[in-house]
Amino acid sequence: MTELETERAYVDECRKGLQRMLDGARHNVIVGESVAGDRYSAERLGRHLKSLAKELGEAPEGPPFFGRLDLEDGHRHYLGRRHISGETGQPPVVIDWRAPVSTAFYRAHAGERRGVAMRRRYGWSGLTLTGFEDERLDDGERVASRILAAELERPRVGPMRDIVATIQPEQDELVRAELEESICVQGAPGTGKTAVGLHRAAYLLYAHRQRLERHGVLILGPNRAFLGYIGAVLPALGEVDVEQTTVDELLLRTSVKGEDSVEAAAVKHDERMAAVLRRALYGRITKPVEPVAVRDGAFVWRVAEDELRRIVDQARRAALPYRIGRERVLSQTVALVRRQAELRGRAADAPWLRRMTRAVTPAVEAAWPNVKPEEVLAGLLSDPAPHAEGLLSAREQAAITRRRHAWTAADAVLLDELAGLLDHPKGYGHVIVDEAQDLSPMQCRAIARRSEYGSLTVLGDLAQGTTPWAARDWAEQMKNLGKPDARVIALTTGFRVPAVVVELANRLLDQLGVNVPPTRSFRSDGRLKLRGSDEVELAVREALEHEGSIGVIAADAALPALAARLAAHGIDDERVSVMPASLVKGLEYDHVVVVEPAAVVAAEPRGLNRLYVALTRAVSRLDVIGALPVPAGSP
Ligand SMILES: Nc1ncnc2c1ncn2[C@@H]1O[C@H](COP(=O)(O)OP(=O)(O)OP(=O)(O)O)[C@@H](O)[C@H]1O
Repeated sequence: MTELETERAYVDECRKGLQRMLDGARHNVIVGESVAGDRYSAERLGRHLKSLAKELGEAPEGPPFFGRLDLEDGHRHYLGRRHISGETGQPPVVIDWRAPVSTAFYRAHAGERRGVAMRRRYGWSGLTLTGFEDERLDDGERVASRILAAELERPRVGPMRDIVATIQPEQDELVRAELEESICVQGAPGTGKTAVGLHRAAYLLYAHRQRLERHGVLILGPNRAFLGYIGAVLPALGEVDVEQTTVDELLLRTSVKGEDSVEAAAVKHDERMAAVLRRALYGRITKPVEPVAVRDGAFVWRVAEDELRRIVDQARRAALPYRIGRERVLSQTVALVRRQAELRGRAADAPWLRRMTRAVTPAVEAAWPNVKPEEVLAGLLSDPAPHAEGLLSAREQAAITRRRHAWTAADAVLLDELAGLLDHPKGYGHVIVDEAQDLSPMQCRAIARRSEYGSLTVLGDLAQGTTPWAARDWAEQMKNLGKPDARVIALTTGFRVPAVVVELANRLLDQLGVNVPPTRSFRSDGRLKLRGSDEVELAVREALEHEGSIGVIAADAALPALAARLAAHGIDDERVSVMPASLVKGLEYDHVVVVEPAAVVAAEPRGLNRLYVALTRAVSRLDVIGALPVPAGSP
């Protein structure tokens, strides 16, 4: 048998192993239903076994392994997307890529062998094993991996795929960072930040399954298109219980129908609003000016106004969430009534307590009213002055003043802040935030509230900041996110964008006003063409001669005319996406055509950053139509 045949025989071994696991899981469902002692445990066990059987049965069929490690001690491990058990009493046939032994596969090199003699990577065509390449670490041989190069250069079709077979050492360190540690990844375009974030989610769920199943893992992306693009990666890795959403959707309490002026939005997203909102909410609490008198049969129980005042003051000082503070005032007031009643020999049973609670509620309500975020915010926006004094300028106050309210996207963030002052929101065990440079301080606070007892993986690129409030410094942003001590790590090797395109993008970098290291491209292939304004159709036609996806990117306002122009020239192919510059963040296309960069730049205050994003979407080829706003020395 040739070596390849031996490996193919091992593939059959894996399929048998998978079938064994599936049969075993199904058998356990049947047995499990009859062995559990009581109904509750029977149900729980049954559900667990069924979901295991379902997971195994429904797992997308892919290559069972992607790599092999031959250790110096003679052990050999096959690594795959999921574990495959061996026969009873035998070691596993395939080890999960997240298991501790797999670390050596990703990180060992001749200088630090980690007990590895040889690393083998496999090439597949669908489910057929087509070849492998070996890298011997004990004789210091280094091979430039053809399999990695092929993976990076393959034409992009459909959504994002996992990178388990080719995770790079610097990426692996981030994927496997401790759960307790919050990290911030400053990643230049195409360095794999998003991939790292998704694989980190899968890794953490594997390493800390119980804890994270209880508290949950949340992934936040910039928009729906992006979530659609990354949505299939975690299920392919066997993880389906991860919430993936956008910051806007996470915070949405009411429907957003209104729109803010640029100035109003800037004020509402400013950190000072946190203090303004706190004042507006706690301004609802008033000093009790009357004693509480409660009639109880022949008795009247009294709580003097200074006693009620003391209770209210103490609850305020305890800095509890507003609703819990109110509960405390209520229960302490009832306790005073109860003490008087008991002194008179009255038994305080549950119905009596309920009656007394009802009786004192109006007095407590007058001092510490029950409120909804919406009514507090409506009150604040109709007349900010009493709460904004000394915090917002008169001009800023005027910018946010509005008598009638259709809630805006920025209002949703403020409502969430108020809701967070009223009650603690649901927290997560781990939150992964992508494109985090674009978050406003108030959005950061909303995420911090949800990860107070958990940790964060923050991914972003300061150079790709396009919102008016985009961060220019990670230390500041991590403070806003509630993790000021987080480690900031830079990834600079780009796996998407070819060197010629990276060079062009790096030239814009100097003008973006942020301090980030330039990207180095892993790829020397690819091409860049600068063309005249009349060559859009020609560029798209040429692009269609190659395999893969084509993104035609233009300023948002130019889109309808551009789409009409392409249609008029008979260009209608499902591989071509005509995209507004504002929606391409995080996406990639084999061939990118950026139409009139000057218009992209002119469209918004951070237009240059927007252009930087657009140019760096290209996997293989980039056409720029029209003049580029880069300094002298341009090609
Ligand atoms: N180790 C790797 N092996 C194979 N492909 C990789 C690897 N790392 C990254 N890639 C590929 O490079 C491309 C860029 O990755 P990703 O989108 O995660 O980068 P990013 O840093 O989030 O980019 P951007 O900020 O520009 O949106 C993707 O196609 C991804 O699959």
